[in-house]
Amino acid sequence: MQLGADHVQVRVPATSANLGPGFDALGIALASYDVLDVRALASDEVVVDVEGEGAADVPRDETHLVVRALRAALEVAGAPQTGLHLSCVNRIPHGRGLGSSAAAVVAGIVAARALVADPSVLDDDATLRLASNLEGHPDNAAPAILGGATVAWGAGGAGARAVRLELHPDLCLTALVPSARLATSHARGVLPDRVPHADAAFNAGRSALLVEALSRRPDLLLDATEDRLHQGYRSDVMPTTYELVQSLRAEGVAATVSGAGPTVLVLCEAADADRVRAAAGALVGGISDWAVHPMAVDEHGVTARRVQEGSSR
Ligand SMILES: Nc1ncnc2c1ncn2[C@@H]1O[C@H](COP(=O)(O)OP(=O)(O)O)[C@@H](O)[C@H]1O
Ligand SMILES: N[C@@H](CCOP(=O)(O)O)C(=O)O
Repeated sequence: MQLGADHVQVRVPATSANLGPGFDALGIALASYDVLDVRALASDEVVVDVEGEGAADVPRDETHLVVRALRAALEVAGAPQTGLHLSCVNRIPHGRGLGSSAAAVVAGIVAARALVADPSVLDDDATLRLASNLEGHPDNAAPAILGGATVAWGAGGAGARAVRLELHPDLCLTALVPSARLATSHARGVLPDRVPHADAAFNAGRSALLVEALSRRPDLLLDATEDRLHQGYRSDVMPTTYELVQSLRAEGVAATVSGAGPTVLVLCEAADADRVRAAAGALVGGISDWAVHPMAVDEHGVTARRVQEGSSR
């Protein structure tokens, strides 16, 4: 297969995974975006420009995560590899539990989809399969692709699959974001290989309840976001995060660790948002280097468009 375009732009949302009990399964897309401009070059050169998050530390060569995902997707599509000029404007913070790596992977795959002549070979199902393989878990990639809230699951040899959930219109989200990073690989490394059956049963019930709470019964969010499978085990590698979650929950606020942390995601009903954000602000105000960000849900997921030469960038 040949390329069908040589210049595309991609916008991809941040995501918050797990949402408490839904470890490696539930996730939600947030209206904060990385934007990428991708040009196929006639030479085999790779040029990477980065503005914003990660500008000081991401690589500028073939090892850049977007380039790696884009190359993997061109291979899946049977399209030729090409030189690349990538210009990234990054707003999703790295290593905070807001899905920056999944966003980079999804953006790379969707850039390839927009570049190739037949995008159907990289449809949303194929994009999710490839992104989940590259990430190692599907719960960030699914909402980054589909938008809204999603349930993702591994379907054996068929790879990852996902469905979107209906979201109650009164759902309000707030992120408490620290300046310190924690690599997801590190936070996954502290999880045990085995958990008590009672804890697995507890999380199964809460995850099922959370689907109902997110869709129809936001009054149940506090009970529905309880977790026994990952947050406690990770408390030593993110003590401030864990304390914030515990303090907020003690005040009746549905706080969870966002993804693998260290960001805290708070879910509430619109009518309770002022109280919840005041409580979060009061707690975070006493700690340096944390910020409170009201977040909207992204409903669209990743978007891409081919750029006609001569049109504005
Ligand atoms: N836009 C990006 N461009 C290049 N690399 C990225 C980008 N976003 C994330 N990464 C890579 O992923 C790492 C963060 O991934 P991870 O530890 O999974 O945290 P997060 O919770 O932010 O996904 C960064 O340190 C960087 O290596
Ligand atoms: N289920 C994963 C989610 C990781 O999300 P991230 O945004 O921290 O990459 C986990 O909890 O490890």
